[in-house]
Amino acid sequence: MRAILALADGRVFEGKSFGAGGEASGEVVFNTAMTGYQEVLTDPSYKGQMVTMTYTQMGNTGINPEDIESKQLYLSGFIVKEYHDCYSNWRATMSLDAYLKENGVVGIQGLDTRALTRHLRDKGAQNGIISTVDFDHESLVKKARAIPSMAGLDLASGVTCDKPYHWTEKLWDLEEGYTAATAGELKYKVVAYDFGIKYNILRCLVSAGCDVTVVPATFPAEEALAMNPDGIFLSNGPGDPEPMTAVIENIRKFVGKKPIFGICLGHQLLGLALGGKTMKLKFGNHGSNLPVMDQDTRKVEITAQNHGFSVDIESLGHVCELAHENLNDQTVEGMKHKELPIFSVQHHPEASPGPHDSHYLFGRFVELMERYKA
Ligand SMILES: NC(=O)CC[C@H](N)C(=O)O
Repeated sequence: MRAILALADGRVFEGKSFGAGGEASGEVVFNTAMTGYQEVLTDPSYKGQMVTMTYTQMGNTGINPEDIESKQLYLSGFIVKEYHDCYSNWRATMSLDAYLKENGVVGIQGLDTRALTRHLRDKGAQNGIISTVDFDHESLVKKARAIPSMAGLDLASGVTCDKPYHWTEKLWDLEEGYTAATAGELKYKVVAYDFGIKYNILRCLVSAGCDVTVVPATFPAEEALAMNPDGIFLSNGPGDPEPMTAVIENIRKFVGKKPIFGICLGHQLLGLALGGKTMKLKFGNHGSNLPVMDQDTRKVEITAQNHGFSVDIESLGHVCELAHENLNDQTVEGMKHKELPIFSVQHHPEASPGPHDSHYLFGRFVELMERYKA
């Protein structure tokens, strides 16, 4: 079946439908990961976006029930060069096409994703629409132009959990799969704010020895402090951090009271809570092969990333210093407070998908809590 992708700036790509049919729209971004499409599909931070994978073949390893990062698929469209229905993997239980259909996610394949990526890189990430029902280029471009811009959108409030819950699952193990931690293994009480949290962040925290209570985005700081946690964790999530004013105000109440660790949207919200600014990047960084340097150790780690916004470190010069830097585009990849036990990263140390180079950051959070306790 025919499918069309139209961008707001008028560029149109013809392709074939896969996954669900119909019409879907969102901000089109490119992801440079070669594998891990299942984790990409279930990453809540992609809400409101349509993702094109720069790697050419997708679907080869099918879908399995274990590599999910949340309870559902969040992106609104999936754009690939070549979809492979004939999958092969020891854990696979269904095809990517069936998975997208079952979850109502519109896909398009058979288009020149290299040309699309180069276009987004040159002109910037922008809104687009995929359709298997309207084949009129002009009408599609018009619809793409009517979609609200990602800048200014608070999407995290729509993906956070309804009520607090306890998480005990540890990192996946080849022999044992997923297992739960025993109470004796969990030494540090952590309140984790869910702005669209990925499961593997929770697993990394638990495997590092944290007793994790996940709370909704608007959970009052006073109630979190009453739980007497050793540390506060701020999660990743979709959308622009700037309009989340109540959340930013709430985070400010932890500053100077508890160790804080933030990832991605959590890092951006922390930057705003500390009095800094955030900005929208031209096309951001989405992938699992992005080089980052730890400014303390001068070590380079290959990281997983998924962001369109960034913290302006100059605006935080009075309180924070740059702790990690992206070696591709020199964006701020991490910061640490000059005096308080507070740090955050823009990239995703939990990977999923991606290399485990940055897992040490969960250990750093635990060390910080240990020192603060003492
Ligand atoms: N993965 C994330 O937390 C993304 C943060 C934010 N939505 C951005 O695009 O920059």
